[in-house]
Amino acid sequence: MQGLVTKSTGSWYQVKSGDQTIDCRIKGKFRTKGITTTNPLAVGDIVDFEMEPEQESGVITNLTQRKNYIIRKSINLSKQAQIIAANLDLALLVVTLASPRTSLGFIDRFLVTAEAYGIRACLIFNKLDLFSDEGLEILADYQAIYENIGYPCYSVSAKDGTNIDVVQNLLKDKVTLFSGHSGVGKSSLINALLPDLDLRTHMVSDWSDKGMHTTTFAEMFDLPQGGYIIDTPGIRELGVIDIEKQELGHFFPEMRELMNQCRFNNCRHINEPGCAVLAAIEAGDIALSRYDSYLSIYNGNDTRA
Ligand SMILES: Nc1nc2c(ncn2[C@@H]2O[C@H](COP(=O)(O)OP(=O)(O)OP(=O)(O)O)[C@@H](O)[C@H]2O)c(=O)[nH]1
Ligand SMILES: [Zn+2]
Repeated sequence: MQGLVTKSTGSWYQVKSGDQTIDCRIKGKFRTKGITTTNPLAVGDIVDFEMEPEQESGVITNLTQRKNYIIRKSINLSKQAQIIAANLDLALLVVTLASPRTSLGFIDRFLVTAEAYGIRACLIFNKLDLFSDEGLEILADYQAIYENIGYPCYSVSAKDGTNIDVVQNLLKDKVTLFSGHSGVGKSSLINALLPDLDLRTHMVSDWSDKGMHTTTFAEMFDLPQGGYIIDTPGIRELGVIDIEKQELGHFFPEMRELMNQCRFNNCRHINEPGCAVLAAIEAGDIALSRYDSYLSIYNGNDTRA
């Protein structure tokens, strides 16, 4: 039988198959190519399992290939990574222009990370009810920057329900990861999407708690219209992964499509003659804020704040 891992406690996995949810353990070893992981399976994994004779529980015998996965590096154990979730269809960043303000640098870093993981990303601007006319103009400018390079943007209010139905449609039948700064209204938004669930009641232990090697147990929540949401406090800022400087431009879609027109094939797009990216900035075809983020990440500055 095949099923979807919807919850992991380290040694037991909740597997959903059809209408059934079965507690399973693992038989054998599952390795992930290229990294050493502290956990063999994560939420979102599709697995084969067998029922144990005369038991209500099952045994997982095989992991099917992941289309993508996100990891978190251990702070204490170098080179070891924890797989947080697999097979994501969408990474959704909840942002606000005020109280608190999400910086463009933070948004860009999130988008770069999603690109590097191979996950589609989109932006949800929350707290629409708070916007003044001036705020709405800034919002339109921001959304134009991101819509133009292929990231869908939505504006909503978790408080008064504006456009919640649009988000519901967006998430239908997808596995979606929710991220965002503390205070942007992620929990409020998720609660608006999942009326029966109070997220705050979910206990999640954090990796770095008390400096101990504890585990974050990500969990998927069923959406009433089909699909799943993944939210754990530990992954609210979608783990930063190592990206080679030479590779960075590939994760900016507006740069990626120009790079093969640069004179030098190892162009860094910083001060090289004949650089197609610099020409596009000059022509106003690439947003300056995006290029600033490129330079900032390239130079190793932390734009997470
Ligand atoms: N005006 C307004 N306030 C909102 C909206 N959404 C959330 N808030 C408020 O913003 C604050 C933070 O909301 P939360 O849902 O707790 O934010 P969060 O992103 O889950 O934050 P953490 O739990 O710290 O990660 C609360 O006081 C909410 O009532 C909105 O659409 N409009
Ligand atoms: Zn260039």
